[in-house]
Amino acid sequence: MSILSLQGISKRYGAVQALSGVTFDVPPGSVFGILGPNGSGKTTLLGIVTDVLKADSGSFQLFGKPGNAMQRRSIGTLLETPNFYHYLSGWKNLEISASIKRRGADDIERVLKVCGLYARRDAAFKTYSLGMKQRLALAAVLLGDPDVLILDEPTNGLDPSGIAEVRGIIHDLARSGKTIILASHLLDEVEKVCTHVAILQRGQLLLSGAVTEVIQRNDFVELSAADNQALSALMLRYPGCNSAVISGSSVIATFDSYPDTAAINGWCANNGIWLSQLQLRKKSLEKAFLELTHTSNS
Ligand SMILES: Nc1ncnc2c1ncn2[C@@H]1O[C@H](COP(=O)(O)OP(=O)(O)OP(=O)(O)O)[C@@H](O)[C@H]1O
Repeated sequence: MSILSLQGISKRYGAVQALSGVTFDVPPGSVFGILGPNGSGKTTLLGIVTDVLKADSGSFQLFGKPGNAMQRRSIGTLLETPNFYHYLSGWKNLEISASIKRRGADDIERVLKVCGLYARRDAAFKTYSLGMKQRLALAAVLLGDPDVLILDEPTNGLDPSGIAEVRGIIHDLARSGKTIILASHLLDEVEKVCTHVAILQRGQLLLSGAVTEVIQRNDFVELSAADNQALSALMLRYPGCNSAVISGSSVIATFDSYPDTAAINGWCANNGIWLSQLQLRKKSLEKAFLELTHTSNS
């Protein structure tokens, strides 16, 4: 059963079509990245799922059932930085958060430890660094130990060490079995932390699936032999090979599906070409994303 299942979600703000028929499923235990450039509809989508906004059409289910208030209470959401009291300590602020949320009053020590803030629990919020403030926001989300977390741009505005700290917490939460849905426009970030991804552009879903599949679909093979012309011609006859271009001293070959290097090696040898180089090259999610969005623009 999917944790979250979206079917044909559309939303328009006046002349702006923010979401157009978005459909995808979030598997349990995944870290699911909703990725897209600014204005692609990520926040709108999270707003709909958390009942802050209403979709014009389409539907979604949480835990296999139409979303209701009870289910939403079992989800930790961080859509925007909460208004913490500057003169109060981290601990006191969490006491207030727990009473507003009506959950997690006895969970404050744990969430402060998870977010690496326990040592500074009694210091005033205004003395916290930006990274600590964001981790306190995350701590508030974790009150009551929800199984599902929805986070909008959780590393926004942080410096590299702040980003790494938040990423570390997300990794630990994922390892403990939480399902995490997070929106980000940072491709590198999503690649490092997410198991699954949905890519949005101007409200359209371009693609969704496991990050490894999204990247693997774009893997390519770099190979060379004494006669690269002959190698390129041979590779074009290899089943599933859709391009084989000479680049410098190598041939770059791309494929319909994940390339099997052992099979490629065997194919070349059986056809009288002995390879001096054969390497599977991984494209980054960033490269895959840029190609995908470029193709859909053209
Ligand atoms: N309340 C609103 N009124 C009018 N237009 C809106 C409103 N909220 C969002 N939009 C527009 O809808 C589109 C999607 O916005 P949304 O904030 O969901 O995108 P996003 O991917 O989260 O962007 P960002 O990364 O900048 O936060 C944008 O064109 C935005 O300008």
